[in-house]
Amino acid sequence: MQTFKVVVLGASGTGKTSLTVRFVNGDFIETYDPTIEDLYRKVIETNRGEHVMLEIMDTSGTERYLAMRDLYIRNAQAFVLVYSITSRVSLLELENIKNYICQVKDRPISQIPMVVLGNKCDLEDTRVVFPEEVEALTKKWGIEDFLETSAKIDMNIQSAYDCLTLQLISKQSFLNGSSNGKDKKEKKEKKTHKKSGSNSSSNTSSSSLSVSGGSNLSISSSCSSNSFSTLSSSLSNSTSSASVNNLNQSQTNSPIRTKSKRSLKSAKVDKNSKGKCLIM
Ligand SMILES: Nc1nc2c(ncn2[C@@H]2O[C@H](COP(=O)(O)OP(=O)(O)OP(=O)(O)O)[C@@H](O)[C@H]2O)c(=O)[nH]1
Repeated sequence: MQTFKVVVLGASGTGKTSLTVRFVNGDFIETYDPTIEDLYRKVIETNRGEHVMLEIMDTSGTERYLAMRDLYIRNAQAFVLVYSITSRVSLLELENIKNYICQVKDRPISQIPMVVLGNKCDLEDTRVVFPEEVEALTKKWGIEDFLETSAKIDMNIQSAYDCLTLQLISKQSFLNGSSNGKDKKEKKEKKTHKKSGSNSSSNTSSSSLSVSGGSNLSISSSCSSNSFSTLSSSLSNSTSSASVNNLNQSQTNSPIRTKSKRSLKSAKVDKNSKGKCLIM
């Protein structure tokens, strides 16, 4: 079965976790528990009867864990960008995120599967962002799909992932191929290493994450063909110490929480609740 890696990004409190949990488990989380990182899995079925696995990385919206973002983006094939219709700032933040993704991927946005979600659309009374303006904005940015969603009332979440899966399939040649000379050069180098029997780490499928203490959290990675699962286990092994190392500088007494209790959830293929996506 084909697996696609998806990352959910956006400002803190916009509902990234709630949307992901609703999509994967069908539940709604009322309480707010800031995320560090969490990995979910869900199998969905296309209308051709093919099953694809989505590995969804739910990320932190807080600045403290920005260093991890680079790693997630590098390894992902598709992106869910979330803002809240009750926060203009959260919409503005998406422009930076979108630019950053293009920079890290070194590809034009047209080659990157991406959806923009305006979450909390059940909160009409406190709405400050209107769909017309976001539609114009996302068009200007070159993003095909924009939907308003609600994790609370389960609105448009399945549709959002259907759109993303369609993009993933239609842009697959970009995901597998390379659009720049740098990738080609790296592949060539890897081939040369293989031929000469080199045991270099770039040949392995492992991800290594090294975290150093000090005033800055520094993360270096080698993830040539790793999966989020490897990444997640690296992170769950090192996140606590990473976070504690980082926190030790300023917030020694603050407890650090991860939501790893929900990590690596696999949704069973439920014949009745599978996502359908239309492939032309
Ligand atoms: N009314 C309403 N509340 C929502 C919705 N989605 C999420 N919330 C609430 O918003 C709060 C934050 O939700 P989270 O899903 O934790 O937000 P997040 O983006 O993952 O936050 P970080 O982990 O800090 O990045 C929680 O109290 C949720 O119950 C929604 O669609 N409607």
